[in-house]
Amino acid sequence: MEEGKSSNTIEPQKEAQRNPLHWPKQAWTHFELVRQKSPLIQCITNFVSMDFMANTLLSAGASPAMIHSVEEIPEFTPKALGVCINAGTLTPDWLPGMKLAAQVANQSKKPWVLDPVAAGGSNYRLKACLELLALKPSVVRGNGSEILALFKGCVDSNSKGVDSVHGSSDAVEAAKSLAQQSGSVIAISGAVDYITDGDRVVCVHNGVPMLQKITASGCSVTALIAAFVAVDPSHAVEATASALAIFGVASEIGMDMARGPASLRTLLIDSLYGLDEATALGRVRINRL
Ligand SMILES: Nc1ncnc2c1ncn2[C@@H]1O[C@H](COP(=O)(O)OP(=O)(O)O)[C@@H](O)[C@H]1O
Ligand SMILES: Cc1ncsc1CCOP(=O)(O)O
Ligand SMILES: [Mg+2]
Repeated sequence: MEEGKSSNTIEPQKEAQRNPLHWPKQAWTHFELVRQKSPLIQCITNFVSMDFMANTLLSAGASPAMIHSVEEIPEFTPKALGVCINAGTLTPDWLPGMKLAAQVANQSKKPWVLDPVAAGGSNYRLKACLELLALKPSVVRGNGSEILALFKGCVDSNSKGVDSVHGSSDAVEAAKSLAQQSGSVIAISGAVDYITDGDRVVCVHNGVPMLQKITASGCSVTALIAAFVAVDPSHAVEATASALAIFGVASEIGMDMARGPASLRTLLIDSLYGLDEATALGRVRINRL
């Protein structure tokens, strides 16, 4: 956080009690920082999400680069301000690059964020996600089923792949334990998003149900989290909540004009690009559990 803006993240509990605009202002400050700094975000992500993810980052003011070859990572990853690693279309030839990028990000003291897509869907995928988790991402963002699979360390016989069969609230206790065990901030997305470092739990109430009908909306918000954490790495809980709230607000504004998932996808990108301070302050809904 830049000098002069730190009051928005110092002693957040006391500040939030004093000032109901604490969380909305903090979310706006994070968003402004992304727009000002335009952080380079390296994304190693699935084929489904590449376009929407890159456009989400661009419309927020960040600079995406979908670069995944293992040969480039030692040279390229240190240039990025944040890294997003997504297991969506995982194959054995991609996993070494993901691990190397995580290690290089750690060595470069840059935050990296893990999206354990469909972690409970197969044993291969679960093992890979747990190996990535062991490399200490700053943040893990998954839906309820993904966070529960990581916590339990076993595949889910009821798994529906990338879609959750659990509500986000079902995974809160698992997320707290997982955060304590792993040292990563854990974010569970859903009707309410929960973000925890194992001690505090922060809730984000923005978003619209139709986001579940747009493929890669979860992947894209994970990349946005990487951008927000990249500009305020020492406040990963707050930056993660800010990213989820701003993405949710953009979806709410888009939903007012959308005719279905396809138009919402476009309108969400436009709304993120055009979001102004007064609208954000009026719409962001974040609180402590
Ligand atoms: N029922 C809902 N109401 C409002 N927002 C939602 C709802 N379900 C998901 N979202 C939002 O959609 C985005 C993607 O979350 P989610 O669908 O849980 O991820 P994934 O696509 O990885 O399963 C998040 O920003 C989340 O807040
Ligand atoms: C459909 C699909 N299949 C493999 S990755 C992917 C995209 C998943 O995106 P999200 O988790 O954001 O819905
Ligand atoms: Mg997902």
